[in-house]
Amino acid sequence: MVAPPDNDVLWARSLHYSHSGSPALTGVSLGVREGEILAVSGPRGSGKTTLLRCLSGRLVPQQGEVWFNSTPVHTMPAALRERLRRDRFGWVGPEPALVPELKAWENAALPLLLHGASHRAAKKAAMEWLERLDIGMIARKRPAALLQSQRQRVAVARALVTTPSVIFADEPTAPLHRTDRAQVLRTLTTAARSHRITVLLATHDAEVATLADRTLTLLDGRRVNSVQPDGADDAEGRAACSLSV
Ligand SMILES: Nc1ncnc2c1ncn2[C@@H]1O[C@H](COP(=O)(O)OP(=O)(O)OP(=O)(O)O)[C@@H](O)[C@H]1O
Repeated sequence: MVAPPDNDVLWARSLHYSHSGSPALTGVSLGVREGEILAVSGPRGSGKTTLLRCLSGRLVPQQGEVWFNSTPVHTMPAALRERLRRDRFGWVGPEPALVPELKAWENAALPLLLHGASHRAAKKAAMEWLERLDIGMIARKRPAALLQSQRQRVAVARALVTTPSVIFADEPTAPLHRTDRAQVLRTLTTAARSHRITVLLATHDAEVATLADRTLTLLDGRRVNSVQPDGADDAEGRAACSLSV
């Protein structure tokens, strides 16, 4: 095993993953720099979700390596991977998976409460993110009383509340209308930039990808390119790819 380059917060080499024998990733390599916003695009079924799940330690690749800073994630025992996900990563999926019994602010504060933060500090931090996402007024309501778009904003607040190193956002705006989509994405990317949070954003929406520093495109579980908005080549990505055979 060779440690990844120092300037990459996340680094993966030659990832392979099959769901019940059906290949979803077939040799994907990439490096992601600290504070970078990377869009992972591609048509439905191209492997975006599987890639984010492998990089975030939710799935262990059947072949290949995943590193977070200088720590190998692919060889980590399950309990350590769980802790890494809880302490350093945030996740926003296409459906807001909230705890129905908890109020909106409690859902947003949950990662801090599980960390052992005081009730008061966790509530303050959660309320700040809910306000920034324009849903401070629904903080005391439970998920069943919220609109789907409000529930998704609570899920975004929950991902941001610990100021994680990396946020994995898998089609985070899928349940939102166009205007809500723009506001939620702007909040997510602005917060990420101001706090140097790295974001991996899976999307098949070209407009969403324009908010990213770079776009990596998948097709049939393989990387087909990596484009920066200024059109520059992604030499680092190519270097990672060249190791992937
Ligand atoms: N749990 C699963 N069981 C079986 N096959 C799966 C499973 N999850 C994904 N797949 C298959 O793996 C391939 C990649 O799926 P994945 O969800 O990673 O792609 P995606 O690009 O995120 O797609 P989408 O945009 O529809 O979410 C697809 O062929 C999909 O049908």
